[in-house]
Amino acid sequence: MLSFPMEAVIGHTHRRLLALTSTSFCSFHAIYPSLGRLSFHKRVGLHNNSLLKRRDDCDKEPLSLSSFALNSDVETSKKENVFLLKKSNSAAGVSSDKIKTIKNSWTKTTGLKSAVEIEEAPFAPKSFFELGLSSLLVKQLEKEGLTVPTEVQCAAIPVISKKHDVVIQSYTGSGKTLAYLLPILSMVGPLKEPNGEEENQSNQKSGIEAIIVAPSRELGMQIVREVERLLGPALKRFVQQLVGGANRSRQEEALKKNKPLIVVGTPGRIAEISAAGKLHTHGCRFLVLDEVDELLSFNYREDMHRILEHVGRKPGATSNGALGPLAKWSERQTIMVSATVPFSVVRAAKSWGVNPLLVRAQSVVSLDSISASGVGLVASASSTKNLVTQAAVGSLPPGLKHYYCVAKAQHKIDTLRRCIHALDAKMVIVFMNHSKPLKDLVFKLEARGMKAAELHGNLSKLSRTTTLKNFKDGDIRVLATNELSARGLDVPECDLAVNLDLPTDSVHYAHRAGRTGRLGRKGTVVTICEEPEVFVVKKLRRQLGIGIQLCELSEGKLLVCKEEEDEKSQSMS
Ligand SMILES: Nc1ncnc2c1ncn2[C@@H]1O[C@H](COP(=O)(O)OP(=O)(O)OP(=O)(O)O)[C@@H](O)[C@H]1O
Repeated sequence: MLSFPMEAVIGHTHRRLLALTSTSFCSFHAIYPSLGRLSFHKRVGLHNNSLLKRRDDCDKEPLSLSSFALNSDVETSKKENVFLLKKSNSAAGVSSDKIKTIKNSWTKTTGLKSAVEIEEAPFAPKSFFELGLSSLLVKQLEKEGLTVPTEVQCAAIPVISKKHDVVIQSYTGSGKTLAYLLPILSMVGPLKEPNGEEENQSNQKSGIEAIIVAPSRELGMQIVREVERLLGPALKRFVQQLVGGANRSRQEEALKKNKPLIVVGTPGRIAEISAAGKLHTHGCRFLVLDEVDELLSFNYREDMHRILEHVGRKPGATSNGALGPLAKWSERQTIMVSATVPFSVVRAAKSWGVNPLLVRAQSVVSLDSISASGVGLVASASSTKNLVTQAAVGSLPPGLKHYYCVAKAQHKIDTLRRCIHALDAKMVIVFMNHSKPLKDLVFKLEARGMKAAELHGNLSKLSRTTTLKNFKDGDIRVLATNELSARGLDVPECDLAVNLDLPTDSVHYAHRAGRTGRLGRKGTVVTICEEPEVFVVKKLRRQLGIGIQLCELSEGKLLVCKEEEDEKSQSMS
């Protein structure tokens, strides 16, 4: 929870009111309609062509859109899209000297929709093959239209392949799932590199080799689908889901019958089946904890304890064994993943793994070199508030646009509706803090002709699955949800995330916001708050180090309001 001194609240609110009544002025932010679905094939093809030209001379630098030789087109389009929107400003009663000019990032005239939409493409100047993945897997990736790894994949794959324990931290939607799945699939199961004698031996071994733990059913199932996609229909039996809410005895039967090599599940169900003696994980080589900071929370404590004690631990081994405390984990490689890595994860990783490394898109460092008083990822151990704050820095895609607008509680839903129209958003995820009001939200949106559905933990597994499918298929425009959908959910076409209730802290803001703008796509995040909550938004802005701009909705447009300079610099400092 964020806590602030009371004088600060009053002071800020007061100033904010004054600012609104006297000095705020708006300029039109021309935000073009979303470009709809984006095909990987189209995009990857584009990168490939450029890649061929540039591979030799760009080994050291990460590629950006401009380095893919698209710079001139983008620049032209930007120049052509400078808007001086006197019309809308005069409508808002704004003097012309204060009108802001805003460049739009794509143009209708270039015809390079998908190219320009990916403003901050996180792709690396390497091919999957160069990362040492098995040829069978690389072929399968190509079949799926995946040929260029993202930066974090480029950093993580070789490190995991060399059997290091790792913490992978990179911003939302940057491809962390494949960053750990690919090296595992390259070493485990039918896509691994054929390797003579060793191959024959391991083929005879049929135990589970990798356990992947995720905090929600949805995320668990999403990871299962990703593995199935890579294995292909004929081999997908090698992965098995063990998520809560599904029929347990069917899961146990499938474990017995299919003898999967990779199991993906939620902590409760994995621990339950393991405790019943139906899941044999002692011989497991990989333990992946996806959204590790969430898995560390109190709710999962007992289940996680069981998983950590049993996966990859030989029966009889103890932490006091002859080989010392590290011996008990030496059989298992522990991979921890999240966009947000608070100090608690660093501490846990050190105790669960052997000399773990922190892998980020641009760097790989030993976690041992990060002390509690280190900088960047980890803040002073004496400041708990800072630890949460620091955890979210660098967790958001750089191209994401953030706005907030102020509305009375009773006008929030209408503001939301107008916001969706103004941005012409096609796929919207709206976050509230509780599940109860979601029904009312859906009802009101539907009454105004906007297709919406609720998604939260109190629904049956079937309704959750159906709703998510409908949303992904584009049959629902607005997904009204709570924290359940904030983590890991990948709906690439989602172009707008809205906070209808304020998130509890910067980490929650980051994960909610990260549902849009995935893998370099355009995305907008709008926080709709009440006047007395504005100081919290400003605090989030400061903690995350991002610009969350004040906006208003007028005449079907989203207008960016210029805040008083001293107010803005104060909240950014
Ligand atoms: N190399 C690649 N080429 C093309 N698409 C990719 C590549 N890597 C990942 N993707 C796609 O990018 C999207 C985002 O990936 P992913 O869900 O792994 O992100 P993430 O970093 O785990 O995000 P979050 O922190 O929100 O969980 C997915 O749709 C995934 O299939």
